[in-house]
Amino acid sequence: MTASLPLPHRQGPPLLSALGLTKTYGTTRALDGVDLSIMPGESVAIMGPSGSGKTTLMHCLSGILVPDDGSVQLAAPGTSPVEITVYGEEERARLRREKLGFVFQEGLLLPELTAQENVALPLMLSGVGRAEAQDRARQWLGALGLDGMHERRLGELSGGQAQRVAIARAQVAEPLVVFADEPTGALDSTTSEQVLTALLDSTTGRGRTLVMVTHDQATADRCSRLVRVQDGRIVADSACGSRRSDGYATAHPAGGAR
Ligand SMILES: Nc1ncnc2c1ncn2[C@@H]1O[C@H](COP(=O)(O)OP(=O)(O)OP(=O)(O)O)[C@@H](O)[C@H]1O
Repeated sequence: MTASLPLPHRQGPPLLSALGLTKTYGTTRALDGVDLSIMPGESVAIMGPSGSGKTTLMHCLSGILVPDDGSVQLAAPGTSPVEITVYGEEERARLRREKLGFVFQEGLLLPELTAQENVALPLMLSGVGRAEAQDRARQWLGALGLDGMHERRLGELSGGQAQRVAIARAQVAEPLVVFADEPTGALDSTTSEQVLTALLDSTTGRGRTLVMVTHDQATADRCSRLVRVQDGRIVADSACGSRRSDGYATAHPAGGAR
């Protein structure tokens, strides 16, 4: 059960701020004037009925989509905010590659690559040398409990293992925010619990920020905050049970946040 707690007093500037987000598809108003601020270290679950605008909201927050109206600002701690909604396609792609991580229901891993190559790929696309990228990928796979599996291809991994590879890939470039869309939706309940723990430990467990779309109340209950969306609007925004994971030591290969 979700406790409907008020959000705690939040100090400092938000990491992500959305103001007046509006997105229309034909006659469908997918987002209808959404304001949302996300603080560093929060884990935010976005819930709502099918078609309520959850994915559209997450895609606007992460620069996958540009809203018709409104703005999204991203401010790394200690830096001035950048307005990602005015960025062109190429700048948004670079921002997503370098500053944001993504975990989707289907991990979107490339089946012809090994687990290690899949995790190393985003680093190599950002210009990190092959040897270093592979090394960092191997460390992340180890941190997510996949030691000894780095040479396996997707078909040689279970659903839960593949999803942990996807989590490693989303984290390897040390993103400011990890966005997850139903990251455990295709898994059985035990595996789902384990993958969610790995996701929380490796993000908020080390002070990073997680924004997750989910249909599952138990998943949302493990986040620090629950945002409910309906008809393209935020209809509730409250603190959850706030079980912040403490997997810091096990979830980061270097044992510390950047
Ligand atoms: N590319 C698109 N073209 C047309 N309509 C779209 C498009 N994407 C989303 N929509 C519509 O916008 C509304 C919000 O969609 P969105 O995918 O954000 O909802 P959701 O809450 O994530 O739904 P679900 O839980 O079913 O995934 C829906 O009515 C949907 O049909």
